[in-house]
This record gives sequence, C-alpha cells and structure tokens, in this order.
Amino acid sequence: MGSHTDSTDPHATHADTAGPSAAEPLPTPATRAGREGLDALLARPGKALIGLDFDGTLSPIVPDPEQARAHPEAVPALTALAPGVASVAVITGRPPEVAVRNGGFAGVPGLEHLVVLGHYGAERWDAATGDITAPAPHPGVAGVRAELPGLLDRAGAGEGVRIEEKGRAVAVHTRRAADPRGAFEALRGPLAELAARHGLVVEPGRMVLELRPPGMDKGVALLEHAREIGAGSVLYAGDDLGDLPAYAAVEELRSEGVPGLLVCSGSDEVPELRERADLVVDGPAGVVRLLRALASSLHPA
Ligand SMILES: O=P(O)(O)OC[C@H]1O[C@H](O[C@H]2O[C@H](CO)[C@@H](O)[C@H](O)[C@H]2O)[C@H](O)[C@@H](O)[C@@H]1O
Repeated sequence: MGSHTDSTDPHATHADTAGPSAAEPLPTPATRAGREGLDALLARPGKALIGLDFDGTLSPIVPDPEQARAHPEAVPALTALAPGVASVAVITGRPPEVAVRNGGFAGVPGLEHLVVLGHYGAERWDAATGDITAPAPHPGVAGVRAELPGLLDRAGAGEGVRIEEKGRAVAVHTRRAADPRGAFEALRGPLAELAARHGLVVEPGRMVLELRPPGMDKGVALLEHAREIGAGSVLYAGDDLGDLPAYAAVEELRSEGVPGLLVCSGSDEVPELRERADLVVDGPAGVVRLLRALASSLHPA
C-alpha cells in the first residue's frame, strides 16, 4: 500500500511547530480506501468517530514520560473539531487520568463529550462526568512490580533504564539508556518471561516495554466505542506498535461497510504504521494541522 506524506506541508522539518492557525488545506489520502474514509467523514461529520493516540500523536515524544504534554495547538484544534463530529476519543496506553492531565483535556469548552480510553481501553474517562470507569486490577501486576528492580539489576540494566509506575501496569523505559535500542532488545526476553509468570503480556513501544494485563487492546477499544455510538465513519491516528490493533479495527469496520481513514503520525522509529497508513503526517504538529484542516472543512469561515 502506498502511503504518502502530509501534503499540507511536505517539506516540514520542525515536528514541534504546527504553524499559523489560519485555514489549512486538507491533504489527500494516498489510498482509495482512505479517500473514501475522508469523503464519508466530510459528508456526514455528525456520524464520524475521531480516534487519536496520545504519546507521539497528540504529544511530542520527549525523554522523560512525566514531562510529555499535548502539542500546544492540540487542544485548540480539538475544540474546533469536536462539536462537529459524533465523538472524539483519545485511545492511549497511559492511565486515563495521566492523559487527561498531560493533555489538558478537563473542563475545556468544546470538549464536553471527549472520552479518554486509557490503559489500552481498560479504563475510560468521560469529560461529561469527570468519572473514570475501571475493572478490578490484575493480581499479577503486584508480583511483577516486586520482582522488577531485581530483574533489572541482574540483567545489568544501566542508569538510564527507568520504571514507570502505571497502577494497572508497569513500564520499563530505555530511551535514556546509553544505548536505548540495545537495552530494549536485551530486556525484551527477560521481561517477557517475568510477565508470563504473572499472567501478564509485554506491550512493546517506542523505547518502552510495558508489562500489562492481557485481554484489551486499542482495537477492541476502538471497535467497542465505534459500535456504541453507531459510527458512520472512523478516522484513527497513531504512531506506535500499540496502535496497530486500532488500524486492524478500522480495516474490520471498512469490511463491514463503515469507511475509515488510517493516519500515521510519522517518525523514524516505527516504520510499521507508515506502511499501512492511508495518510502520513509529520508527527504531532502534522496531526494538529490535519485536525485544524478537518475543522475548517466542517465550518468554513
Ligand atoms: O498509547 P500512547 O498514548 O502512545 O502511549 C504509549 C506509551 O507512551 C509513553 O511512552 C512514550 O512517550 C514518552 C514521552 O514522550 C517517551 O519518553 C517514551 O520513549 C515513549 O515510549 C508512556 O510513558 C507509556 O506509558 C505509554 O504506554
């Protein structure tokens, strides 16, 4: 499948700047299925579901996960778009409260119906109520948490390897190791063995290996939400391996007659999404431009 780059700015090199907030031209998806998805979204926006990953898609990648924040133009773009579509859902591996805080999504006029499907969809935050719904925690997480520091010591994980406590899961980050890719590959096997012993699975991402409960992924989350709202079209934008199940969900919906558009927030770290996307944009800044272009197409000045 031939994907292409963000035609709103094909020469963009500054991934952290979205440019002026004047009306943006809409890019043309490279694939026929993608063009049908975009056409359906524009023809009946009130039936459209917009699904968006957080880290790497709405939020630029930074070395310290605690410092990640939504792109400064992301919330304004979402507030312009959300009132015109059926639903905007942020679907993330983060705990929902962290995505809400780091995204600045709470109490924003225009985002009254935003939902955040956190922990790959296991937990849900609704802007309308501010409530989080969550199932009981998996008992294996406590065992993994207890054994993890010893395992990292024995594996010789250096200074820069960090544990992220996520409540329902734990993640091991290697981005700040001396050799991030080497540390990632060296830890992959031992962490898979630890996770399996406690009934968990390893979710690999961009210099991160997360040990989390099985049974939920972004594809299940997206499908359930699309069916719940009776979506007539779906756009999904992501950047990482954990977004591939959501891509598969869009493809499943297409096979059922619901048009969809697959957007890749492009990076050099994850080629797999770029290859399957209908439209590749230039990181979070490109995603913001796309959201603004969609909003201005729905509400021309
Ligand atoms: O589903 P997402 O919203 O994309 O979350 C996936 C993971 O994102 C975070 O890690 C990534 O972003 C960090 C901050 O930019 C970066 O330092 C790290 O290298 C990336 O992998 C988050 O910390 C994880 O918990 C999420 O699962």
